[in-house]
Amino acid sequence: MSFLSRAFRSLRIMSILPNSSPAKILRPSQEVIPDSNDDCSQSDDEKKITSSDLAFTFSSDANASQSTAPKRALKTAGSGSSPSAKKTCLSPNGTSLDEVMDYLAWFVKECPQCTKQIKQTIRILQHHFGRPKQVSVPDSRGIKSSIPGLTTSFSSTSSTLVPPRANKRSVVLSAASDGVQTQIPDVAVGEGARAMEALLKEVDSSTKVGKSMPEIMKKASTQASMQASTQALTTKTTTPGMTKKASFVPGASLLPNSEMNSMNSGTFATLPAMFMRGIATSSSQNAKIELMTQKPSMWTEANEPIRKLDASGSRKKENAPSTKKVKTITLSEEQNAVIELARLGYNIFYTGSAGTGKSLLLKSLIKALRKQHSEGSVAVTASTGLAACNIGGMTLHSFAGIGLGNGDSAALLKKVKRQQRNRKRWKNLEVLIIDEISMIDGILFDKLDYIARHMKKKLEVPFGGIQLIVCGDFYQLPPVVKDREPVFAFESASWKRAIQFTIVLKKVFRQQGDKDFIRMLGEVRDGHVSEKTARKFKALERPLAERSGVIPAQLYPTRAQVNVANNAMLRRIRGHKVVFRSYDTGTMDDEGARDKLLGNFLAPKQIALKRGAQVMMVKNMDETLVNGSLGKVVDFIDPDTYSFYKRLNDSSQDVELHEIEDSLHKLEEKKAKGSTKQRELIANPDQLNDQLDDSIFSFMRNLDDGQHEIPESVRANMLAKKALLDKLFSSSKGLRMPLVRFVLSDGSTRDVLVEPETFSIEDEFERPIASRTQIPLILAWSLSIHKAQGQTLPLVKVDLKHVFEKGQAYVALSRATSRRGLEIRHFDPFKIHAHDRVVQFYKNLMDTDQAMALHKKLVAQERDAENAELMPPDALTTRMHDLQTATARADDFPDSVPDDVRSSMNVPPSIWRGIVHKERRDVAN
Ligand SMILES: Nc1ncnc2c1ncn2[C@@H]1O[C@H](COP(=O)(O)OP(=O)(O)OP(=O)(O)O)[C@@H](O)[C@H]1O
Repeated sequence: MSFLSRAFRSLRIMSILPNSSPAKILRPSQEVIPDSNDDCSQSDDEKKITSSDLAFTFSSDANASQSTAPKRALKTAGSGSSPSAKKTCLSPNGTSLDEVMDYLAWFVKECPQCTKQIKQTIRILQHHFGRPKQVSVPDSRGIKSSIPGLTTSFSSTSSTLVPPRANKRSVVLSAASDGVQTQIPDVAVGEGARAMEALLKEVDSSTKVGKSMPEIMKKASTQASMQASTQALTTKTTTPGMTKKASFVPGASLLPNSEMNSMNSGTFATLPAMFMRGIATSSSQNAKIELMTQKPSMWTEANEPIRKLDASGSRKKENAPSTKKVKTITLSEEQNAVIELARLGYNIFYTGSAGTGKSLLLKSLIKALRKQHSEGSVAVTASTGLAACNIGGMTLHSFAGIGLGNGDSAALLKKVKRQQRNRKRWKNLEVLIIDEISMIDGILFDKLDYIARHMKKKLEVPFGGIQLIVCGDFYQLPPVVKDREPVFAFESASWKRAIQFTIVLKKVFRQQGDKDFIRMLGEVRDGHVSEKTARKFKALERPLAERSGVIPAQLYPTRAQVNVANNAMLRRIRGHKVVFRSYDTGTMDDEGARDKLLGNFLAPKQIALKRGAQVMMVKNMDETLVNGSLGKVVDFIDPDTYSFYKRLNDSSQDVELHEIEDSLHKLEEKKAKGSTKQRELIANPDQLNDQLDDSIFSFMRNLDDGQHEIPESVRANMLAKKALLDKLFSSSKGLRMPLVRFVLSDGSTRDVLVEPETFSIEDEFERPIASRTQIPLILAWSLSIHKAQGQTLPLVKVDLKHVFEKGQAYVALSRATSRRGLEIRHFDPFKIHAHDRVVQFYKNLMDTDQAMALHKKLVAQERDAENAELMPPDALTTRMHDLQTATARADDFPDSVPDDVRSSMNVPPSIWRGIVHKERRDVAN
């Protein structure tokens, strides 16, 4: 018997029995086309499946109770045949192949973005378990597609594949080799599909190379960090003689090096159950995995995880739309390389096409550098207020204390020196971060260099030795200048002296599912659109269908056009207008200046909404609800009503009448103590709707639709609940927030009560100089291209007719995540241009691999330089000359300069310091 067959004999996949009666679960209808080879007549006790290189036994758990494993009826779409007429293959404990297939179908429907991985998983299973079977699966749009499935029933003595059938799910992994068992009682499906793909490949190949199970599991866990959850988890880790319980924070990731038996609070894995199976079935020698999984309850209409009340009975957390759980993303290798170089102290400019994760990387970089440097020494700035708000920083102008930046360098220096605050700022400054550099004028960049050198009293060193981290994309919006051609920052003299590494991020994340679209956008970026690409863009000149009543956000070149369009749309909707005013504060004394700063926030000072208004989320909330998510206001309700709303719309959650009554009493008691912040936000509570809109409750929709037969007692119960909810709703007047139905990237919807969030601009000491608390929404029938810069928009309409600026068309088009969600008007390839100087500049840039290689060379050179004293005088002079020349432009190098130095263009700060020190000493001598 091969080691693989022994390994698989030791695999056990057990069923976990439902601990509650099966809830009403929303399932896709599906068609299962029986394969003529589907061999149900084979023995259910044990079945050997062989392929050319594999021979193993896969068996079911004979101990599992048959009675508690209900056989679900499968709906055979189109055929009209009754479920019972359907041919099923049963394992001894009642698990049928069809149920497994049903599970897959459900998975495909509920997690369309995982389809590829599911198919791959199936292929792996198929490879191990037998012949193909075609299964027709309707996807989320109801379109049927065929996927190759499993052929055999899962039978024999020691394993059972368990389809999802209860409202609980649980995964237990145990690696027998070290006796560790980890139970993850709740598994969420999220993104992370790419990671899974890689993982599955690895798992597949590791069956051949015989990697140990703990190794695979560790890898799986690490990769699973790509996943983000919407739900808090509790995990039980059992080692022999010890049981450890750990609360897992959603969105946190399993530490790459964590041992399975030392999982800590904060570690987290969200592996879709099917992937777990892939892993389990492919595990190897000496490993025993028990995998138990059942269908989660979260895929209900509301698509919201249900949270229990905390000990104090507070529902704050429960009501919050998973707010603080920002999506956890694992940085790519190239993104990490930039952080590494930045931590080494280099002056860096990193760039990349739209959607390569520059902004996301910058946020991590800021954290890393703040950890490394003393308080107040890392300044986070951006060219525009909007960009500054996105990274929690301030504009470069206000940080530098240069006002509008007019006047010559000497005059600006005087202006800066006049204020003590500015003097202190510059004195403390060690790292200056500048985002959206494309909009900084090159002339201003030189002025800042002059100021920095003088403020730091290091006249010879670029920017006075302050480390520069600069990012942006010069193909996007250029500097705004009057009466002259813009000078890009990279064209300034100080840029050439200061920037040591220019790194290009290559991997595009925003449109990562559509390589051809990325290529097309690349042509727009370069300003050369081929005929073929133009045709493909033209094909997008078609009306985009509404998704769940949400129309694509229209991008306009000017703000005025946007306001007119949005207000006109709002006026068209009938109903009460609810105005939300922001709560503004901050350490900045001058209110006028503070207001001006706050004016840069996407969240407005005042926003008027109505039921039916189209809105956009302007903050990242969690894995599915992100800055850029579009939705529609369905009602204005208070958090207490919302908690019941969620539960009532989740068919698996039963709400007792007395629970609503209890809440009502509690609310009456604390009504008077309502949050000031929230009350202040609502300008005209009197105008709020008095009654809840019945249509927002799915159970109310069924009540009188004539299609559902509802027993009188159930009807009475529903009406009683509705009456109580109305009462609860009206007694909580004044605390109502917009309930928004967001359309997610996979086309499904998610209802969320949007509560106020705080946005702030911090100084270099991370103190909020200005902050705004406001609901994180803006009207979103229309947006300006300017506001859209930096956004990721799943549903967008771009009119290129009035585009006037180079790069503007690129910014607008590259906001879309897919062609499916992009509508174009007036596409004209001849109107798409890029600046020639930008094109030229980008021809000479390095990717991260080249940058790391260069770093190593420079370190070696630095070592040489340190040993310079030992060099003969001639060699020293040549070396010095090389290094100094290396700071000039590459094409200015004399032939004597070695190629590697020439290609580097610049040298690290330590070498700079060495040169300056040497020069001074030479002069002194
Ligand atoms: N390492 C990563 N893994 C997965 N997704 C990522 C990663 N990095 C970025 N993303 C996602 O890609 C999208 C684009 O990222 P981001 O906005 O940071 O790109 P950008 O380069 O700043 O784009 P732009 O130049 O258009 O402003 C976002 O949805 C972000 O969450």
